[in-house]
Amino acid sequence: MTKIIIKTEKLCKTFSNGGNQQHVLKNLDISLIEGDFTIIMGSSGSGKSTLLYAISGIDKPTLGEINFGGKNLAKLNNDQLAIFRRNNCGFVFQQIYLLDNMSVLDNVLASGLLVNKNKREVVQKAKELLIQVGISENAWSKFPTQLSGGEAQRVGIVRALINSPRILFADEPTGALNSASSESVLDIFTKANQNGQSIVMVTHDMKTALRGNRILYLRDGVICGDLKLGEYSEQKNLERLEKIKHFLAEMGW
Ligand SMILES: Nc1ncnc2c1ncn2[C@@H]1O[C@H](COP(=O)(O)OP(=O)(O)OP(=O)(O)O)[C@@H](O)[C@H]1O
Repeated sequence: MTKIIIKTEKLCKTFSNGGNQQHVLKNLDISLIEGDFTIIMGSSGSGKSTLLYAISGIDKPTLGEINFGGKNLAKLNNDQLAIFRRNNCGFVFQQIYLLDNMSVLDNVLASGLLVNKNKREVVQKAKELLIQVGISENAWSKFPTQLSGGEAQRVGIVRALINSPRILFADEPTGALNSASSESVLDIFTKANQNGQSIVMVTHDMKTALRGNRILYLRDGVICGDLKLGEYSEQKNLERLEKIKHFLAEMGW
């Protein structure tokens, strides 16, 4: 049975830019399904990141409701939103904000210990996750500046997953990586999703979009396309790519 994890009603976001009102999100009614790997696409400036920030509680909507597990995020104050994000959400961005003065392991532990005070459990989980993403023990005491971009992003994903978030939000997570590193990072997202992790990812890239099972297309702050792809499978890549190309062509991408 499908379960809705996030539902927006008439979600609007307006920015005031130099006295001009810019209506970036316009009355969006979206239902996101638990366990889905939802991709958000659309041309530059269409409002993808703004939507991601609103539904993840990073930013507040101007109008409308965002229902997350029975809570209307639009009604929470900044402190309540911070607690909500810490307990429910994981974030991976294009820029990898690891703390430079902390080792790889400590970067992950710092996030984990905010939620779980049992250090032994957090250390064990951090090590398991690091191994799962291919960061071996000899790298755990390294500092972020000693990592490649791909390694740093994999540590960033571990940090995002350490508190077992109900949903993982990613904004162009492979945007700064070469294609080999991108694929290995995307494999981690795929595996997490196959293990039941709900993911919402913004991307410009068709190969990244292949990993999702649903693509929402945003144009001028309105959802104008919703493609269901079924579960990711490497064997069906060509077929999926054709579907996505056709969909994007219809959207005028
Ligand atoms: N904090 C802000 N203050 C004012 N305007 C903003 C702010 N954030 C975003 N905007 C404006 O909202 C519009 C949508 O921005 P957004 O970053 O959501 O688009 P996007 O679809 O993610 O674009 P891109 O693909 O280029 O990253 C842009 O015109 C942007 O300038």
